Amino acid sequence: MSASPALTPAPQDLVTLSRDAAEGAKKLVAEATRRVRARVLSSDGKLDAAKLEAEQHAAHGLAWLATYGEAVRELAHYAANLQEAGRLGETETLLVRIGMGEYLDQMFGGIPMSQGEMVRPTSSLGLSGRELAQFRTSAIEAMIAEGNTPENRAALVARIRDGGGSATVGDSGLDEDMEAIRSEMRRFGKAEVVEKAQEWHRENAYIPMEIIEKMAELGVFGLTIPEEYGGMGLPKISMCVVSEELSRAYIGVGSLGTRTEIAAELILCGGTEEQKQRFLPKLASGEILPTAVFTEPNTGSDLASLRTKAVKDGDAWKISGNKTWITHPVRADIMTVLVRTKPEEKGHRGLSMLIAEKPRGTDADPFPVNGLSGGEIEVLGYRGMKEYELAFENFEVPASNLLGEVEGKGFAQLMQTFESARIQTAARAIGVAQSALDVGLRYAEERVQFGKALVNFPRVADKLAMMAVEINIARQLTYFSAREKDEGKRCDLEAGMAKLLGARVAWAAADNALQIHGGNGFALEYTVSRILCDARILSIFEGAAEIQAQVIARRLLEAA
Ligand SMILES: Cc1cc2nc3c(=O)[nH]c(=O)nc-3n(C[C@H](O)[C@H](O)[C@H](O)COP(=O)(O)OP(=O)(O)OC[C@H]3O[C@@H](n4cnc5c(N)ncnc54)[C@H](O)[C@@H]3O)c2cc1C
Repeated sequence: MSASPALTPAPQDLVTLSRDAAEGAKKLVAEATRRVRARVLSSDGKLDAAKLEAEQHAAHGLAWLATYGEAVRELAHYAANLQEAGRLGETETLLVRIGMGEYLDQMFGGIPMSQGEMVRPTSSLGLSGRELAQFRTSAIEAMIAEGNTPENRAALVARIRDGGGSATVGDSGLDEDMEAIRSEMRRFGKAEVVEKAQEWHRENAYIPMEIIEKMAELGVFGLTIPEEYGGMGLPKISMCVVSEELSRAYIGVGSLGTRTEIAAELILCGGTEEQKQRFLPKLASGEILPTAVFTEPNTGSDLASLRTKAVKDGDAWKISGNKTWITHPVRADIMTVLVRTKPEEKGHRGLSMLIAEKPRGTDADPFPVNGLSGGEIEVLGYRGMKEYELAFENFEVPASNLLGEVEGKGFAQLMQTFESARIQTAARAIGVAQSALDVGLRYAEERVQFGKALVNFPRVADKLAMMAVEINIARQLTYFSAREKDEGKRCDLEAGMAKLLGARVAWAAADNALQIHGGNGFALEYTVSRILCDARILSIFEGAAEIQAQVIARRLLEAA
């Protein structure tokens, strides 16, 4: 047991104080939204695209500020819900106090959008110091003054060390059923994945098929697919827990389900009944593995302008063109391919989604089928499934495999899947961040310098404390969007925020865990070097951070 350091005296009523502080933060976000709106509206009161682009720093800064606003609101909910359930213990209290204190302080002082870009409410968003002071209510002041203190951080780290082995730092806020799923996934990850991941990564090897088969047996691929189509019909929050724990073991394993999630959502939302019956049960059982084929060499973020075409020829579509950055295409059985079927329509209206079937390949013969070839792209991290560039040349897809049997709806169909995919990616980010905390803590306890374990130095312990705090924030935001999704509410904004923040949290956690390892962190044999590489991808795919911020900003500015 580690010694329990003194805490900064607790506020009288954390639940009321955090709720009031979150209310105050909401007002700041509303005012910042008004300020930025004034800079990006045209004379007819509509969003002016050119102005929005010229004002990206302010607009994206607003997206970050609003994400923080949501984060503190969720922390306040977390505290209230746990208190009501009699589960608000010391660890949870510390997570809330430090998290709210730090995030509120950043909202008023400056939020890092990336390492070199800070958004400040004054210079970036146009509030004067005096105006800003009016938003600093006494609740906000108290949370900042008494939240992220050295004493509280030290106390949290002591709690983390005492709770060694518990699945999450503090109560996740979920019910017993979800925690039972977490335990099962954690057991699987520990028994089958953690020890092997470094070897798979360093050898650039595929995740063995036996692992995928075991995941299929556990039901990983059919979690959220409705029972009538062979799935388990569980809520999206179960997908979060599973993705978190599998990614904690290895991001490659946690990402295997992403492709199934995207394909299943595409077919569920946009497919015909016949397509649902034909593909969903096999996706749910893991019998077929899908791959998502959207990006092109000249078309990444600006997907609507893609050029790969499909031409109708009798009873088939013939695909020609180049795709790139396609994950796990060799062992996939179906490809969801976004193509242009209406060449006369240049934007998203000309795009359609095809479900293209293909045989599985091997390293020696990756694409044993006419009209499809490709080459591997060597990558820094996120290995285990392999990325490829693909060339299609009159590759045939039966006409009945046009998603929904409708042309020109491919982009809209894809957008319908964004909410789920972003929630799932946010959960993967939390898992990666958690693995960084796991290895960072272990190393800090084992490594001795100046006669003490590293964890006893405040600058080392602080890093661990902030990892735990931010993981909890990203987790609560992700669970919130999953709940909204389960309730059938629109949650693109919240899902985007969870993904935006989660990716930054994962990168910060990986970087700090590596720093704790000193020189050893730079050695390939140490797990943390891989975690750093794996974490880096999260702010690039599923909507790069800048694109995510743009989407959030647009929604906020349109809605205001
Ligand atoms: C490991 C890996 C796996 C992937 N797996 C798949 C997959 O399975 N299937 C698939 O289809 N794709 C996949 N992708 C592709 C991925 O979705 C794209 O890389 C991503 O969408 C970004 O596109 P891009 O790489 O072309 O970058 P670009 O669009 O060229 O962007 C480059 C940079 O410029 C910024 N930028 C672009 N436009 C703007 C703007 N308007 N304002 C401000 N900043 C902007 C971006 O945010 C980014 O930082 C994968 C990528 C990687 C690296």
